[in-house]
Amino acid sequence: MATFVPSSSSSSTFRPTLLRCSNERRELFSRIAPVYDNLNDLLSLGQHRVWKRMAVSWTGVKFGDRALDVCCGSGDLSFLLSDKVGSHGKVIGLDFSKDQLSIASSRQCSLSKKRFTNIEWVEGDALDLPFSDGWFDAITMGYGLRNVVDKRKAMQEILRVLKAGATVSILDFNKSDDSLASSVTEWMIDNIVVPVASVYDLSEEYRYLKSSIREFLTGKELEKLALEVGFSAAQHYEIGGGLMGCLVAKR
Ligand SMILES: C/C(=C\Cc1cc(O)c2ccccc2c1O)CCC[C@H](C)CCC[C@H](C)CCCC(C)C
Ligand SMILES: C[S@@+](CC[C@H](N)C(=O)[O-])C[C@H]1O[C@@H](n2cnc3c(N)ncnc32)[C@H](O)[C@@H]1O
Repeated sequence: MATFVPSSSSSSTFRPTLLRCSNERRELFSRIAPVYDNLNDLLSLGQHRVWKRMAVSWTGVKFGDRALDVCCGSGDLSFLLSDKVGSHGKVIGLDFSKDQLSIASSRQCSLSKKRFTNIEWVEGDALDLPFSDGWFDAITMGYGLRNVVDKRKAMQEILRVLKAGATVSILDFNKSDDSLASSVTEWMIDNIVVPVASVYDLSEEYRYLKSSIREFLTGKELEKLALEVGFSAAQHYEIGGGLMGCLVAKR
């Protein structure tokens, strides 16, 4: 299925292009980086913060743990993990967009001098995680799995770097089996999300949300994928009135 985004960083020279490769996706996330946080707050009426808290709590992360936030973007989940692991723990926020990481890093400085010093930002690929096997006690991934070009490989990498018995929590839009629920999500994207994004000249970037959800996996398919790659247990929870979902999988 074709997914269209601008091929150049200048929206005035927009040319529809297939969004197949990682580079194009990285460029998209770099372009939206300056407005990403504000639009998430506005479009979800602040609810994304509740969903992110739920995702972190489902990992079972605790004081002193080593935690990884894959596809960390501007760092929301990393900051929540940081508070949980405390001064004896460590959080790595990994993303392949320099622009997203630079916003994460400036938020780290501005939010607090003392808190969040346990976070390190790493520029890297979710499909080739630069960490040893069994390194992390907990992993989060917020709105990341839907955006990687190879979802199975991303799950395999997460499994590899998790300790035995540890948990990953993967928050994303819920691709529903129910056609009414899917229509509601698509209606919101067409009639609220894209028009709001167009104010910032980012309509095509946010239109991509719709096709990426269509190409995503349902909750049951996500559970199946997790078990196939080797997780010992997997449960998908629908949250936010069924608009969002969280896959919780244990190594
Ligand atoms: C958290 C949100 C978006 C994250 C996001 C994820 C992506 O993969 C992107 C890709 C490309 C561009 C942008 C993004 C991106 O921003 C915001 C989601 C907002 C919802 C679409 C709308 C929510 C509407 C309701 C007000 C929520 C209330 C639910 C209620 C509890 C039933
Ligand atoms: C929608 S944002 C989510 C950001 C953040 N986790 C949140 O919940 O707000 C998706 C992020 O995934 C990153 N990403 C997508 N594919 C990636 C990959 N293969 N490796 C690393 N980061 C990736 C993008 O750069 C972007 O910052």
